[in-house]
Amino acid sequence: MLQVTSSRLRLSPNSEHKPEAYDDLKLEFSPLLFSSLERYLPPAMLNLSRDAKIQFMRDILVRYFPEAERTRVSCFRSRFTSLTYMLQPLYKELQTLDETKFFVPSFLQAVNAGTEESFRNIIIEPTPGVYSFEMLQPNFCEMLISEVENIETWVHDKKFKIMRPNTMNKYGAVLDDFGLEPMLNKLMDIYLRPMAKVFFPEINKLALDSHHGFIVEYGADKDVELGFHVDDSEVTLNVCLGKEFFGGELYFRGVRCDKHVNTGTHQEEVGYYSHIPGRAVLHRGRHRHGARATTSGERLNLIMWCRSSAYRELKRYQTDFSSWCGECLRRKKERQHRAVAATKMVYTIS
Ligand SMILES: O=C(O)CCC(=O)C(=O)O
Ligand SMILES: [Fe+2]
Repeated sequence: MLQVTSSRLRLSPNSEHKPEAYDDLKLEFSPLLFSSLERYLPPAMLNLSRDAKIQFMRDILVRYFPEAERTRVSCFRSRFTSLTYMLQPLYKELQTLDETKFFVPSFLQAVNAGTEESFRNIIIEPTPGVYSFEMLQPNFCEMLISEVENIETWVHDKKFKIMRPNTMNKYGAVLDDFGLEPMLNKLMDIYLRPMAKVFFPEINKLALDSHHGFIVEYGADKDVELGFHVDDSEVTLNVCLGKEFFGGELYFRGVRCDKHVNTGTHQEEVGYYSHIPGRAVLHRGRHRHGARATTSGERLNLIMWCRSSAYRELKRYQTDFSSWCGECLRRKKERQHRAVAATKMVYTIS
């Protein structure tokens, strides 16, 4: 038996290596994933039997994918051959961002002006820290919905298992896996980043540099509601695409840092937002929220979890997040009150 000295994957793929076909496999991961991953195998493993390689790769996938379900490790995924190669898109034009076709004029004007005032002119703030504005044209929403239905049909026909949006949404698709990653990158870079800088000052100078873009689907035979959670994002964009539905309101319960995520909610932190097709909400990922039941009809939303690696790195060295965490702020104020009270006492006695 061949001894494998290193069981670590290569950092970059061996582009000369021709992977085996894994189409006949009925495993929980797409055959495509195995073919792509094979290029990352340690050199000594390439000559092993197909079964040995499958075993090795499956162990890796099982180890990483529960984690990926949560964090959608995008660097890992982007190394894999995109599923796009196999799926014929309905609308190729969705892959290239055409701002006049995608966005409503008011949103475009605000982005072009790029000032705090221009953004404030187009938003409403249904609850503090949640910003809502008209964003997508009806035609674009319809095209995106049809594209998602096209993906669903293809996945169903081919009996593929695709990555679902996250651990809580079991329906919908990760758009980044279907050729829309560059378009969504541009959407984040050019259109969301300036707005995020204005409304979320703590990430002001630190760029949003990656995203997880997906569609969530609700209806009688899909997900119905979404439990209380925080997103794995610094900033979340959530735009309703349609179709027709009742219910599905978002509820918000205050922004919290990791340490305080399970603390109680104060009355002033309770807020609601009702989705309207074409309208977006932008909120911090750490803003605790959930979606009430979509009681009839079908609701599809485009979600982008936008992340900043620099911000995440810096957060590791901080303990006070009172500029955005409601609980850090409450505790800080309490400390200040106590300090003032103590000073007064000392002053009186002396
Ligand atoms: O259903 C919605 O609108 C909310 C979805 C959401 O919060 C999420 O996917 O993180
Ligand atoms: Fe969410």
